[in-house]
Amino acid sequence: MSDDVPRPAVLTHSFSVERHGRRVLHDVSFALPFGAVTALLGRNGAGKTTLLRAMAGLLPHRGTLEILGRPSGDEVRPRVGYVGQHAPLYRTLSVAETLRAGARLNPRWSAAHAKRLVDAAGLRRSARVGRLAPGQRMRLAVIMALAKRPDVLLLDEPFAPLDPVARTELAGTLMAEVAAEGTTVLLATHVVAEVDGMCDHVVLLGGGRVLLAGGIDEAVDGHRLAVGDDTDRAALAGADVVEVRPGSGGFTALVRTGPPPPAALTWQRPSLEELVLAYLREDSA
Ligand SMILES: Nc1ncnc2c1ncn2[C@@H]1O[C@H](COP(=O)(O)OP(=O)(O)OP(=O)(O)O)[C@@H](O)[C@H]1O
Repeated sequence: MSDDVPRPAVLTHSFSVERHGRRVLHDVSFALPFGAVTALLGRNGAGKTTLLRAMAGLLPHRGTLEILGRPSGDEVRPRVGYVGQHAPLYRTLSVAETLRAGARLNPRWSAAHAKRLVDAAGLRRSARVGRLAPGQRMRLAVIMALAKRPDVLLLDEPFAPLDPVARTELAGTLMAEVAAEGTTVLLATHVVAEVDGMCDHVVLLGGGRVLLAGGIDEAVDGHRLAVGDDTDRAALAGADVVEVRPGSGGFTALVRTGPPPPAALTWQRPSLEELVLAYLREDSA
């Protein structure tokens, strides 16, 4: 990499993972810029959890995984935070005991930061973790990860168990963290609407492969959407088509921009949701 190209916070290249002899991630390559919030999107079984767990060092992988410019391993692992889908915490401990255990086990722990976040989330310190609602447990798990002051934070569907107010609050917490600390965040989610406005990058997985990766604005700008009548279909010839969906007497087409789009059709900028859904539908088909 030349000196004038900024190094990414995370780089994967030809990254693959097998589970019980079956390859579930194939040649996954992408880069996460420093301080970016990246959405990890994909259908059920696409490989999001497997990717996050392998990046956290919980599953073996083949290929390149560089974190903070170094090969992944014991040296960089303390600088990576990971919160699994089911917010793994000791259910018999109280919130206060959980925080104390975090302080004992993590050299980079910030008690002041943990306190601020627990107060903001309205979590009672005496409450047993096992008695917390799933959404509260997830918030505590994210707080535990943030108090370790990670440079890279991997979150597996952190919004799934949260109510709408808590979702907004957690999104605000993450955005504040990124702004204040420059944390690089990769978060898996199924809800594209959550991503818009919060994430600036996207990695889209389908069947264990990368379908799309990069900046959201660049990805959206790199595509065009057209709605046409059946008689207009021939105008798509030669276009780099991602998906054509038939409608009543017509079609909706998403194409990659390249040469000027066929003039016979009227083209619009797609929304992120239209872009993501077209890639996922086409991949499933
Ligand atoms: N423990 C396991 N043993 C064998 N195969 C597994 C295991 N865990 C996951 N897989 C397989 O790996 C593939 C990817 O699964 P993964 O859980 O990573 O997908 P996902 O995108 O996180 O799905 P979801 O959105 O439903 O959480 C699936 O085909 C799944 O069956």
